[in-house]
Amino acid sequence: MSLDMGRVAAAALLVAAYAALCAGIWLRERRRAAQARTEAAALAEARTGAVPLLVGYASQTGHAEEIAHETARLLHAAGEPVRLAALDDIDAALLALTQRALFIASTYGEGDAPDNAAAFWCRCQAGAALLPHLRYGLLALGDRQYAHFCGFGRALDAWLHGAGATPLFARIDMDNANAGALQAWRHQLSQFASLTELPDWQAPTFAAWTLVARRQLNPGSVGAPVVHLELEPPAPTVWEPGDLAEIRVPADPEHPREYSIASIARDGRVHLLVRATTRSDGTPGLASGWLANTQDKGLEIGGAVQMRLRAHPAFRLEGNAAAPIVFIGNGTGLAGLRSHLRARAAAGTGPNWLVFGERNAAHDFLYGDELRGWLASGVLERLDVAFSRDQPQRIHVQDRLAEAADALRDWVERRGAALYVCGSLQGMAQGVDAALRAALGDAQVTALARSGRYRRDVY
Ligand SMILES: Cc1cc2nc3c(=O)[nH]c(=O)nc-3n(C[C@H](O)[C@H](O)[C@H](O)COP(=O)(O)O)c2cc1C
Repeated sequence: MSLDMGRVAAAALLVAAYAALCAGIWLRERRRAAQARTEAAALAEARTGAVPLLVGYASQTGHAEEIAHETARLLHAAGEPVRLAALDDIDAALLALTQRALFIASTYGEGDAPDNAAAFWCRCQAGAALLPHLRYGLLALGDRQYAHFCGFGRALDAWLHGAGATPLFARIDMDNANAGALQAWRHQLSQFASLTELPDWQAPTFAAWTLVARRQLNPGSVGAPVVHLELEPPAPTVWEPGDLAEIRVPADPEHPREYSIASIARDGRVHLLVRATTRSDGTPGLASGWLANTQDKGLEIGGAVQMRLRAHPAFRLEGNAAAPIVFIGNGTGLAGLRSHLRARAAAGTGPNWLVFGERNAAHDFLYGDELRGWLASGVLERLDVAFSRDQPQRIHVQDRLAEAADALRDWVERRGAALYVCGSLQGMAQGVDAALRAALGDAQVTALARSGRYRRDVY
């Protein structure tokens, strides 16, 4: 065999080995996903003979949902009949039946309910409930940096109180991913279920990922630098489009930061889109300054990042895989949309319409070549851009949606499209929501959200 032939054979062997490795991971993850689905179905089903303990969650980015799953899993494993449900799936009839409930509720907007509890909360406000038979425990998730700390959890607590329900223990307020609060919750669970020994809580595990590439996507921008990062896992890892990465930064390890993943598992690397923010005193943001290396002792190429990936069911494809999708976002919100678009480009699914907003086309067209390429190749059937500062009057994505109201109705009503929104809540997502309601009507937008055809990853 010549040297070249030897090389070719060695390369072929390597490719085959890599393909086998990928297939192995894929099969393992598929089995794991199937098992998780079976477990979730079992937990969602009321067991015969006993009124199950209700574990209800209100969650936007999946944190409360993850704790609810773990809570239900532990109680289920300890022999408690459990029913697990998002608050929106809990109605008056179920509450009337339920004698014991545990609620895990995060807060969004300005003290508001997350999207998957909005309909439930509307129903709560509409009529007085009588729940003297109900005893409940409540874990409220929030962040003290917001004015209305744990606002929704507190409001839910007050509403349950008002309805005559009895707290089993004082509400636990959890600031960020505070370990003490989780410990207190675990303690209450063991008391509550009269268990001396609860099975182990599966705490999230962080691993050391390696930064292998970084480049600024908006040189010359009037805004803060936006960097594209590529991180390699210590061992092959899979995730779904829409999922999130949680990062512990050296200067503030107690408060992990969340980023939408901008790539797909097939890329082999997690891509992140990070804006290097500046604090009010002019110093670089603790996490973004480190990741973008705009500060002293920033993260170098080859450096380690403590990271874990988190499922974000609210922003996954779920039932929308075969549907046309309108993706809407601004700034670094493009990250969560790009993971979906890369997946749809790879799978050949569509049609896809992207509405993207930034400041100036000349400097801020993030992933511009890729997006224009997708438009040329048909991955994107339509691309609308709103560069707010390219003309005297400001234009944003919500304005583009208002202009395209007829097309939007056609995509949603005739073609059955789903809507995915990613980016800032203030300004963008609120404005987009208003534009959608103006174009499609309140009732239709609410129904789309309820049925999982309107999904948001907003921050
Ligand atoms: C856009 C946005 C708005 C938020 N608003 C509040 C708030 O008003 N009060 C609060 O305590 N926490 C607020 N938070 C923090 C979340 O409640 C907290 O991160 C929580 O852990 C998220 O849980 P989840 O992943 O289950 O949605 C907000 C977070 C985001 C991203």
